Amino acid sequence: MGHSAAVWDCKAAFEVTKDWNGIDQIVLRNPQGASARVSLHGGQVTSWRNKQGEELLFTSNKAVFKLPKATRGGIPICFPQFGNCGSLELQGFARNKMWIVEDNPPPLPPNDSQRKSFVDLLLKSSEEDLKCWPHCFEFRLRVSLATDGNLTLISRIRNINGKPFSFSFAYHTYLLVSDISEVRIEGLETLDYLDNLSQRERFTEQGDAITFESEVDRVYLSSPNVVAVLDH
Ligand SMILES: O=P(O)(O)OC[C@H]1O[C@@H](O)[C@H](O)[C@@H](O)[C@@H]1O
Repeated sequence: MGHSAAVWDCKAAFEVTKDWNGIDQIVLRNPQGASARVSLHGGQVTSWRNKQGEELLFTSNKAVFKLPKATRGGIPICFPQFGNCGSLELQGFARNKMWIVEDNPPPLPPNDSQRKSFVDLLLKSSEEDLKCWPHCFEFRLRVSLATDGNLTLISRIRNINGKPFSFSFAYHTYLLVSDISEVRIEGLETLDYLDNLSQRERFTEQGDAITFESEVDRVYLSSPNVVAVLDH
């Protein structure tokens, strides 16, 4: 797969395989041995491995890998609703749909493809979707794996019929950690959050990094672009 030292052939680093339900998944690889796997079920990244082959994403061993159920793990795409803040099913319907690979998507800035292996996926609103959410959209997702092993997701949502609509959206990333009692999260200090374990009551985080002694289920407001998860 694309191991030439002189020329990095991103097409050679793109492989389509089937998961155990027969659903197409795309495997991206970089020359150093890092990889990522993206399922057409939900446009969901289901694996991201560093060059040592260590998995970085968690998937529950109770995960259901069958349409129309969402898979509990990897990076589910929540759209057009995040969580339960709306009338749609939890996290919206995009993660339960079949996406397609798009060969010629509208261009992105050139540095979003240089020296990266990537795949472009597309989800269009179906008749069924329009019954529960009456807005025509195209959702484009680019997943790319850089030569340094970094994984990037770029989402573009297009309103097709011009009537304004609003939506919420999230990458519901499940990170694999070695020991939750050792994990610290930095970057959310002093922010307000809604606590899902207290009927979404609003609290303010204290000045320390976040650690875990029991279940935590919170939505932080106005979170910064960079949040660090320190594991080991
Ligand atoms: O639907 P999933 O992937 O199992 O995720 C459910 C979780 O999603 C989170 O966004 C909610 O804060 C949790 O309350 C909920 O349990």
